[in-house]
Amino acid sequence: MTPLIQLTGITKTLKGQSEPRTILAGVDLTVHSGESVAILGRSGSGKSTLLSLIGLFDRPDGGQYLLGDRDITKLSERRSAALRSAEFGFVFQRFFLLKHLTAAQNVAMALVNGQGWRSRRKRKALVLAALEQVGIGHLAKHKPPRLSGGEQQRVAIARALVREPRILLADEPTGALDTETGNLVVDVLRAATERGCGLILVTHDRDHADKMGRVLRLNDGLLAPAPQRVPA
Ligand SMILES: Nc1ncnc2c1ncn2[C@@H]1O[C@H](COP(=O)(O)OP(=O)(O)OP(=O)(O)O)[C@@H](O)[C@H]1O
Repeated sequence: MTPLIQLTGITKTLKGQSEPRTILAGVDLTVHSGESVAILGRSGSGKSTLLSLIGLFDRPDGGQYLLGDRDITKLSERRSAALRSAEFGFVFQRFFLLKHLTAAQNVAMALVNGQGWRSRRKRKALVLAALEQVGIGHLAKHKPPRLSGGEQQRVAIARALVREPRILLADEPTGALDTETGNLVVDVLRAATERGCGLILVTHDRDHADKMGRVLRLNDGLLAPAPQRVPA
């Protein structure tokens, strides 16, 4: 089966104020439909840099990036933007919800760009289905200030899922949540893969990482299977 994404030998050197620093030194990563992958790594190891390359916010210096069987290593900005909104869903530590809109309206925002051809009724049904998928259909009319952190993050996940992305990229989605709520959010993300989308979760939390199908560690610019945990 063709993988959803396949990264081979991806390199990235960042040029800050001081010496250029190689953050990614030849990353290989293959993710199939329905697969969930956790990426661990110490702070500053390049996890967010890698996720931004995968999500087409940035381009690698070297290596190859395939989306399905299409080589997207060197896409133009315009094509990257189009592909990004068509194929990827993003979840961040911060929820980025609009406070004056309801949960449903926040999710519907993701359907505005390029989705105008869908009827209003169809859009409404998609929004409700996405909210129900993350277990908060009953909160559709609530505005963010009335929702808990975990509920707000689930709205953000629904917003990412409503366009039925091929790949969901989650960068520290539980960073602002307590342990119990974080567990729930990770379960919701993992459940999304049951419908076929791939999931890449960047996290510092080993318990959350262990809920994924595969756990990798970014170290010295390379991605490798994380060492097994030593039982306490
Ligand atoms: N635009 C940039 N220019 C120069 N250096 C950068 C830039 N963005 C990030 N860096 C540096 O690249 C390194 C990797 O950053 P990155 O945010 O990818 O790490 P991370 O593993 O996600 O860290 P954390 O777990 O703390 O979020 C860091 O040393 C960071 O300071």
